[in-house]
Amino acid sequence: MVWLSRTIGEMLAKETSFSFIDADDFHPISNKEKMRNGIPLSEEDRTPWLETLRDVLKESLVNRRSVILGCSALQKRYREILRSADPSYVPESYVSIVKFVLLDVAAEVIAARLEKRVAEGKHFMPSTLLRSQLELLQIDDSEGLLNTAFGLYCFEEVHPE
Ligand SMILES: Nc1ncnc2c1ncn2[C@@H]1O[C@H](COP(=O)(O)OP(=O)(O)OP(=O)(O)O)[C@@H](O)[C@H]1O
Ligand SMILES: O=C(O)[C@H](O)[C@@H](O)[C@H](O)[C@H](O)CO
Repeated sequence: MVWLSRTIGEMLAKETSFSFIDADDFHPISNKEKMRNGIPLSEEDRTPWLETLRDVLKESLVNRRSVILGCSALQKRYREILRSADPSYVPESYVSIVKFVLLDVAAEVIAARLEKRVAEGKHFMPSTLLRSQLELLQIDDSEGLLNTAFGLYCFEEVHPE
């Protein structure tokens, strides 16, 4: 399991035999409505959503199916919920069959992409919410996340003009 955007996740899914799951498809309507109205999600909004995703991952594991999940698991404790899909996971050991890949993209690039999609009516979330989400993004060396600049350098390949 890796932590990626839809674009990259779907590309990877094509190259592997894994299925791709987009975490946004698992938000309840209430969460999407909140975000659409520019209101950041609270812990109470996110926890059941993350628990549902954990259960989806657990089911895949039980059925020995590898999946790629595109998910903004911003905080360490959110990622802990996802890691616990692995029944043998010891909390805070960060050793789990659930692996994370951070697509390390500059905030301005993410904002520009989001604004473009909002303008085209292709995204539900106003870009003003992005700041609150990036403020929550918690990254340090302790978890051994695979950090990549992939989000930047494959631009030409993703969008050949
Ligand atoms: N590597 C890339 N190079 C160029 N454009 C990209 C790349 N990755 C994503 N994009 C573009 O950025 C936008 C957002 O990408 P994508 O939908 O994959 O992100 P996401 O993280 O799933 O977004 P969200 O969770 O906000 O819906 C899209 O318009 C996509 O085409
Ligand atoms: O935790 C959250 O605040 C949400 O999951 C968001 O991150 C959105 O779903 C995402 O940014 C839009 O794709």
